[in-house]
Amino acid sequence: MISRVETLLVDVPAIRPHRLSVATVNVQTLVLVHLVCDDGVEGWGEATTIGGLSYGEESPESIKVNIDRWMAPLLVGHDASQVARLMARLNRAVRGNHFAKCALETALMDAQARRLNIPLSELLGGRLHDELSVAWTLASGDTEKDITEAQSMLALRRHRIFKLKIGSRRPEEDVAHVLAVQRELGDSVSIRVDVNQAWSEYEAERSIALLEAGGIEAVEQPIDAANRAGLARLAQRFTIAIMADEALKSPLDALDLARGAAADVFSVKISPPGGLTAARRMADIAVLSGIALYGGTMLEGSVGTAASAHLFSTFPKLSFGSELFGPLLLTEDILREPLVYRDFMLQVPQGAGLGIAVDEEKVAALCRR
Ligand SMILES: O=C(O)C[C@H]1C=CC(=O)O1
Ligand SMILES: [Mn+2]
Repeated sequence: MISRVETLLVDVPAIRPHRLSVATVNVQTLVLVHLVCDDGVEGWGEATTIGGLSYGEESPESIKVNIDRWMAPLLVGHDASQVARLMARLNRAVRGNHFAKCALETALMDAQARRLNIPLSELLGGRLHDELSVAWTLASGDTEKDITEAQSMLALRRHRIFKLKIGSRRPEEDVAHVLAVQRELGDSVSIRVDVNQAWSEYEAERSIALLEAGGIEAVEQPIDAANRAGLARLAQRFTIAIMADEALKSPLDALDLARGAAADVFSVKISPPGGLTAARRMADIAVLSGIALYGGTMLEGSVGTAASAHLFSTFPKLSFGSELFGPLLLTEDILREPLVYRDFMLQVPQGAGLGIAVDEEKVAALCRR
């Protein structure tokens, strides 16, 4: 039986400002869910947003208050082992609030997998990979700084896939910035860009032509998420991979994008669709439709990153790798043993549940009061 559902807000400064077209992240707020059951089993979940409300419709504070006031009371006192039934109960009573639901589902699944003494990946269809390649996002806002940062990541053997955040400057300046980084880093790395919806379709047509000619590998969400027909036109027009991110908020979005041939790659994240099960459905639709997969992030800390890693480890093929670098962007970790990044890969934790141990004293010390 579920005894308690606690939510904690933990503010962690980033190692440097992280500039997206929609917001600059200086501090990331982790919303942690701590589930306590009367058989002594506990579970952890996490949700993060990007720049408060500037990326999506939930903020850390809305996630906390909506769980505390509306969702936790629907769970407390019920059988903790019936995860699907509990999520169905939540979904009947609560509309939207996908990030909050993701944090809760993660905590429920972590607890249940611990109870069964299996890694979470085994509740999600079964693990196929023990490590995942990890991209790093260059988003300092300065070309020289980005190049130096990428070179140090290569020297550390941490990342050789780089995603450049663009869309806040004029398109010509952004393209020049991307091609300058590409020239400096050479052919041994993969370079992608994420525009976070900033371009009009016309700007996208002009800019993508230049990026394609320059050998860039993929363009993530170049135009407004609502413009699916436009995304389909870009995917048909260019050979460079067009990746859907913000356009992909549910399995139904995935079905619609697949039917409309609107993307070559799906960036699958666990929070936007409302949790691991829904994210798994989006990935299944991609696999069935011949759309490639990329493991996305909402810049989660270690709990959300571990949960994502368990899910992505079950995908038959992660052709574009993952961007599960969230914990590396933060100045503090809340685990007793940090996740292991080695030889350009993240090791998927092996232990029961999420396979991590949260340092509760550290969480208590960092927690917002
Ligand atoms: O993909 C996004 O739009 C959000 C996030 C992921 C990596 C990063 O730097 O920002
Ligand atoms: Mn993106």
